[in-house]
Amino acid sequence: MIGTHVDVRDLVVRFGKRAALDRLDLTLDTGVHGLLGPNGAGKTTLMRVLATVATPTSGHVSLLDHELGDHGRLRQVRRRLGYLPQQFGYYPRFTVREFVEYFAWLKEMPAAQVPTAVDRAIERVGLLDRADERLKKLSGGMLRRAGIAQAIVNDPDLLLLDEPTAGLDPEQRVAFRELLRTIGVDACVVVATHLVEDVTAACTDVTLINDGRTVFRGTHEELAAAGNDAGTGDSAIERGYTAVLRAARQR
Ligand SMILES: Nc1ncnc2c1ncn2[C@@H]1O[C@H](COP(=O)(O)OP(=O)(O)OP(=O)(O)O)[C@@H](O)[C@H]1O
Repeated sequence: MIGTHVDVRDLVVRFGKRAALDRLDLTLDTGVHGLLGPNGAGKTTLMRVLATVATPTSGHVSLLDHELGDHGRLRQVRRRLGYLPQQFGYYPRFTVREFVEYFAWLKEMPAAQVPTAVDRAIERVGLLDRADERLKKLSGGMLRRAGIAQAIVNDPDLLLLDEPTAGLDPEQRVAFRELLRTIGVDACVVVATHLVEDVTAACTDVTLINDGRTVFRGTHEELAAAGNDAGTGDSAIERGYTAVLRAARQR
């Protein structure tokens, strides 16, 4: 039983003089958590810290009850992570199956479990009929689905998805949100997205970040209510989003 999946306090990440994350606080447990924010807000930087591929300048980060600063525990945490980067690298000549198997191996899964886990992950993203196709032959949306398959192959306790629905067609997006809801029952899923529909359809709560800080945390209904007809946008949640950002910028 995991106490707290993500516990971030006073997190700072600097690139030169600029703070991409500026004393950010965030606590997350099981569920599907939407991460919204304008371009440059710090979403990808935060996801990279949670994926243990970027090092904080300062602050406290605990993942799956392990302090990130503790190198001995890093390997244990990584085995239980799934991460889809915004731009992910891949070997174009690998088939979908080889690609997902490769990540199962990186995550040190027991060899006997790998074939079943790989097939299950590929099936869950609807790519089983393409499992033996080389990645270079896939469409952009299919490639992203292969990326999602590698992220979930180990049934992660912490699943980090950076812009997972970019390039997915509407039917696939609906299927994917259903998958998120299923995974979020037992795991902590963090979805960085620009699509407010992803948040309303699949997320249990939403965190809005601006200029490297958390400026809102609540349900999508609460974000919509924050609009109070003050923000601009075509939907209630878009109006809430713009109103919260506007208020944060005036502070
Ligand atoms: N490697 C880097 N070197 C220098 N600056 C960086 C680097 N990575 C990010 N930044 C800066 O940090 C800030 C946050 O960037 P980040 O990519 O985390 O934002 P984001 O919220 O994911 O944006 P987007 O919605 O455009 O993907 C930006 O000002 C960006 O220019």
